[in-house]
Amino acid sequence: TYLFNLNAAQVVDACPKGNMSRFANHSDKANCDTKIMTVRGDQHIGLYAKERIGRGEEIFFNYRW
Ligand SMILES: C[S@@+](CC[C@H](N)C(=O)[O-])C[C@H]1O[C@@H](n2cnc3c(N)ncnc32)[C@H](O)[C@@H]1O
Repeated sequence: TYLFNLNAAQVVDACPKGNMSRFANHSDKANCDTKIMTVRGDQHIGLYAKERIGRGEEIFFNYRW
């Protein structure tokens, strides 16, 4: 699935559409972390690098599968 729990009532479904972040794969040793933030009343998922990521390196975050 391409689902991400935003809060108790909403999920993000990156299947039909989304930005480039929907191509980020899962890893237990992820180089990025997610953070849920509120912008003008709407919740968004931010993807932040945990370490330096070189050009051409794959971006991973932990899906908590
Ligand atoms: C948000 S998408 C990631 C981008 C996807 N790999 C693609 O090419 O469009 C999530 C899906 O990618 C696959 N995936 C993500 N991380 C994976 C991993 N570490 N190993 C195998 N499949 C993975 C799974 O099918 C998952 O449901």
